[in-house]
Amino acid sequence: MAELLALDKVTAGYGESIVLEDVSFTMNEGDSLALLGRNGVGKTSLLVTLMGLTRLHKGSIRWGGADIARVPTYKRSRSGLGWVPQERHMFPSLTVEEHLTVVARPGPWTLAKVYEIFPRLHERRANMGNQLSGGEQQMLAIARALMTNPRILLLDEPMEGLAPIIVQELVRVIRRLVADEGMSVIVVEQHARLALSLTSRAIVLDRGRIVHDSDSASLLADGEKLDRLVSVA
Ligand SMILES: Nc1ncnc2c1ncn2[C@@H]1O[C@H](COP(=O)(O)OP(=O)(O)OP(=O)(O)O)[C@@H](O)[C@H]1O
Repeated sequence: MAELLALDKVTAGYGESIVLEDVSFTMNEGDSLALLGRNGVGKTSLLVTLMGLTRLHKGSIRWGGADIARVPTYKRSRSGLGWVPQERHMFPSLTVEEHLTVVARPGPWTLAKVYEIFPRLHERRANMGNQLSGGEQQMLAIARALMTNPRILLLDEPMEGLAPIIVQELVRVIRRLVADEGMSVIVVEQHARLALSLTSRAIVLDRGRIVHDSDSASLLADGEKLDRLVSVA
């Protein structure tokens, strides 16, 4: 499989303050990565850095074979980085369907295919963004990213604050994306075991540095180590 993303000794932060240090990893097409760690260790900042919204102090980010250090956010998005931020950013005055069609780009993900994996969005297609439950908003946020036909999905805590039944629905969708559609994903999750069950590889951050990098199954099997790495002691 071809290399998709490669971070080499990335040190980045907000202005002068550094929140990621010496972060290196590579992903190939179709890889799925769980990005884990306690609160405030830099998981969101890593996704934000991929989107070009932090200051890159040192290191390089190669995306699709090219260095993107100087590429602005909108171009990163256009080149296939499908970011689903924690704040879902729905537009109160747009319908579900309008949210999807305004961002559509050519590729395998069409309105019909997105509605097929999110039947609930099809039911709600004429509803406004502010008439949706939290779970429906999260589905729409993921569906909207899929409509851009991304080469990778960056999911920032997709299950946060959602009812168990909605979590189950999202797990089903993410599993399908990874296993059946071969979609490359990075999932940031507080629910570490859930994220590990969805992905093939896991990276754990602590205070902005990678402190663990392995396949997801072996970390899932070592409960003691997992708790040591991610639970709030
Ligand atoms: N916009 C910002 N400006 C300055 N500092 C920030 C900003 N966003 C985050 N930080 C700081 O960067 C560090 C890492 O935060 P980040 O949100 O990336 O961690 P996280 O692992 O995603 O945590 P959480 O699970 O709580 O979302 C924290 O110290 C945080 O206070």
